[in-house]
Amino acid sequence: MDGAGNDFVITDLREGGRMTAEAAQYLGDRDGPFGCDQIIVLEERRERPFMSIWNADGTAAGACGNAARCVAKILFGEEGGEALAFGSPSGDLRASLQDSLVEVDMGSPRVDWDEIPLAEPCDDTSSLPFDPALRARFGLPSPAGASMGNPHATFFVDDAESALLESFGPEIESHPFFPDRVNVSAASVKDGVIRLRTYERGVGITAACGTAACAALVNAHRLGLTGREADVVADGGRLRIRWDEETGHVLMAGPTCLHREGRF
Ligand SMILES: N[C@@H](CCC[C@H](N)C(=O)O)C(=O)O
Repeated sequence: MDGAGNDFVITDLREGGRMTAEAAQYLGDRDGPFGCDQIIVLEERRERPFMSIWNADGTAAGACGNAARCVAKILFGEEGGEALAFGSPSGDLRASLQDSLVEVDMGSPRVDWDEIPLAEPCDDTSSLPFDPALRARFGLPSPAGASMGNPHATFFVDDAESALLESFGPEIESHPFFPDRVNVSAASVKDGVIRLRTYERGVGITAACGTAACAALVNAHRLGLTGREADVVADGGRLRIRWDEETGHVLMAGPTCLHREGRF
């Protein structure tokens, strides 16, 4: 399946079996028979569905927004109804159907330095004291940090289209400033819309990253660049993100697409 172009192999192991790092690498390898950004495993935990998440490089991830919509779509197909919940590594997720889109409540963002996490204390994580020499090399501003259950650094630039993400993405992803590595995004805001491109931890450049879109909206709002709601336009599609004032949760609505289904 894919969500806004972010593609997944979703394996249903609710009746048994287990994923390994090696199997995830095999399924994620674009030179192999499958190839995808993430490998999602549907499991049964405490008598309810649970999604676990593996990046194409075989590492585990704490959250995946676009895959959460795809998993919700599968479960809606099985259970019917218009709202449901399932487990994920970063907590229970609630999903609802909104016409042709799926909306998922991605929970509360975390913006304290040790929750992102960063290697050193920082009072204002909307403007991180991140490697000035590296930033100067690529003409980048201070990034804003946030966790959506996984770590994100958002660089607000004049033009996300022309940002050299393929050059600075890999360097920043594994920079010691981010001890758990980081998902790296270039964002620009125009007329209230966020244009976003992401270099995903454990993957590389993606067509879209749902949690990066959530982090971008949270960081844009913290910096006074948008309100609490905005469309986020990735290479592969458009997501609607809202940071609810009452609950503090981030809601993400977007498309899902099934490509191929069967026993392989
Ligand atoms: N594609 C995802 C994020 C997947 C995990 C990420 N690469 C990480 O390691 O944190 C999304 O849609 O959020």
